[in-house]
Amino acid sequence: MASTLNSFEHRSALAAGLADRVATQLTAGIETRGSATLAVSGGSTPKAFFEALSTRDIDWAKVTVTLVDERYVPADNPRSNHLLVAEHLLQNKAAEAAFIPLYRDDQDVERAAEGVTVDMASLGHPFDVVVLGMGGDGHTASFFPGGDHLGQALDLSLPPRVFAMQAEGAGEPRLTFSFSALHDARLLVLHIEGNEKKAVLETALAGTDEADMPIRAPLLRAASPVEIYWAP
Ligand SMILES: O=C1O[C@H](COP(=O)(O)O)[C@@H](O)[C@H](O)[C@H]1O
Repeated sequence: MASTLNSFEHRSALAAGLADRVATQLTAGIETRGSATLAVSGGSTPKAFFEALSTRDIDWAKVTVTLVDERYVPADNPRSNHLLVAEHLLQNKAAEAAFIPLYRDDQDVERAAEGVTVDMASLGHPFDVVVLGMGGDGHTASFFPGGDHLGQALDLSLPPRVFAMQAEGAGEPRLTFSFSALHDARLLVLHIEGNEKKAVLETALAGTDEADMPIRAPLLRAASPVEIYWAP
C-alpha cells in the first residue's frame, strides 16, 4: 500500500498536526464503535506529540492506550516506553484513558509474550490508531535486524500476537506486537524526525530486503496506507 509524506517545517508543528490527526481518528472510532484503541511507540521522538495529544478534547475514558513495543525493563527504568507514556501522554485530559502495559514484573520475556498476547485479545482487532517510530538501523516496533523472532514477527499469515525479541542492536530484550497486529490499523502512522532519519527512510524506500531494514515491512506490505509524519 502506498505511503504519503507529511512534511512540517518545525517539530512543534508536526506534534500539533499529528495530535489533531490522531484525535480525529480516535473520536471517529468512539462514535462508530463506542470505544477506541491507540498503540504508540516509545524512544526519544514522540514526547512533544504525546504532550500535544494529551491536551486534545477526546472522550479519553473510552480510549485504551498500549505500546507497539516495550524494552523489557520495569516501568521506573528511564529506558521504559511505559514510563515515557505515563509522563508525557497519560496526563492532562488523557489521564482518563486506560493503559495496558506490556512489561510483567514477575515473568521472563518469553513467558510475558504469551500472557500479554492473551490479555491483548480483549482490545479487538484492528487498532484504531498505530503510531510507529523508526531507528537509525531501520527497525520499527521491535522488529530489529537480526532479531531472534524477526521472521515470525513479520509473517502476515500468523495471527496477531505479541513476540519476545532479542537482537544485538536492541539493548535489552523486547516485547513487540507482531506486524499482523499492526499493519491494518485504521490509521497507520510513521513518525520520524531529523535529516538522518529522512535519509534512512529514503534508503528503505529504495530497496526490498526486510531482514536488513524491517521498516520496509510496513512501507511495502501493510494493508493500510502509511501516513509518514516528518520534520527536520
Ligand atoms: O527502541 C525503540 O526505538 C524506536 C525509535 O526510537 P527513537 O529514539 O529513535 O525515536 C521506537 O520507535 C521504539 O518504540 C523503541 O522501542
